[in-house]
Amino acid sequence: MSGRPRAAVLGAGSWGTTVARILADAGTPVTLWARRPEVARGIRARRRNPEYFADVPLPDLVDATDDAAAALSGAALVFLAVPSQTLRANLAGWVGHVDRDATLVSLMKGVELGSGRRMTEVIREVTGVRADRVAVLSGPNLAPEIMDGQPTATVIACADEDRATALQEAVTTPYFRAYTNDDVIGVELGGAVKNVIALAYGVACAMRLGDNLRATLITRGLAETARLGVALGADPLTFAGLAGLGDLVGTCSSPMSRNRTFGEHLGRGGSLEDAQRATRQTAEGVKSCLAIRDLARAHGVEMPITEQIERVCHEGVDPRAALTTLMSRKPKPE
Ligand SMILES: NC(=O)C1=CN([C@@H]2O[C@H](COP(=O)(O)OP(=O)(O)OC[C@H]3O[C@@H](n4cnc5c(N)ncnc54)[C@H](OP(=O)(O)O)[C@@H]3O)[C@@H](O)[C@H]2O)C=CC1
Ligand SMILES: O=C(CO)COP(=O)(O)O
Repeated sequence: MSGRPRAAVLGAGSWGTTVARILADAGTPVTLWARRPEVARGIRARRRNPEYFADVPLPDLVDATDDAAAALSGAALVFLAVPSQTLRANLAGWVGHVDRDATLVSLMKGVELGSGRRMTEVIREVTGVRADRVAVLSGPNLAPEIMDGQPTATVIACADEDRATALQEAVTTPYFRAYTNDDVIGVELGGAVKNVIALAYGVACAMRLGDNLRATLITRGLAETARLGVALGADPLTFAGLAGLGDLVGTCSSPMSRNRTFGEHLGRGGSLEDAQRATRQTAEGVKSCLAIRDLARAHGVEMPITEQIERVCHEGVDPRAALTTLMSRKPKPE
């Protein structure tokens, strides 16, 4: 039995299941909470998640339950991996079971609709815990690749260096390398905004626009991410790192990305509903683009790609018209 503190992962979808496996492979005992009892039962009985990566065995250090209180009780590290727009309601039901000194880690890449809050802000609001107990893990981390045994790296950001280091140790395996960082805002925004840019990239792929435009979307997408980040207090250098450029390039270039795939449906002329029917898993950029656009407007930050993706997703604007709008903006210095 491992002497490590136990972790809980709340959310047994693609990413929660993958992070549970990483933790276990790193020697950290982990309890994975699934909202459907049959998923928890399947993991316990067959050491596989029957709904996500059903062919990948999970190590013995992964336990599973559909009882969030049982998962949280005694867990020193709490990883949250539900869709961003559901975090507030879920956490409100869980908060009474979180241990007094537990570190709460967001694995999510979204911004809350209506409030414009980042996920660590939602965590702090709902639980009332100090900023130094809340962290975010984010980077170029496509779950299917990791479950396929491919190596990658990530970033763990926390205001408390000791907690960041403890988290780093809890997830480090030969195939998963974690860097620490103290820029929670930058790491979190890098992950949330890249999903919106990946939607745009997917649209461009489906429209058979060339590599020049794709590189332009990545570069100008990163520029608008950094502009928003700086306005909100992030370190601009964070966007040159794994949680910024790294995740943006990884997601945009991968046909496995749910956000890019969603954008491809839109680029082929599909409606929002068509794209939702075709892609069952969470594509955070679709809702977060609204929240990020509003956040940018509230801070007087220009995010032209995000503005146009919001119009394509939610206002029925033709992607070609959105591209024309982007290309015909007033000339300006880079
Ligand atoms: N997949 C990836 O490669 C990565 C994902 N992320 C981020 O992780 C977060 C989670 O995404 P991911 O796991 O991929 O998404 P999935 O769509 O694969 O899984 C979503 C999970 O959330 C559950 N769920 C859905 N709705 C609710 C709800 N209302 N309340 C509680 N649970 C709910 C689902 O349960 P059920 O199965 O019962 O519907 C499922 O377990 C997102 O923010 C994403 O951006 C970050 C890095 C990598
Ligand atoms: O965040 C991810 C990779 O880092 C996963 O991206 P998608 O949600 O677009 O699949």
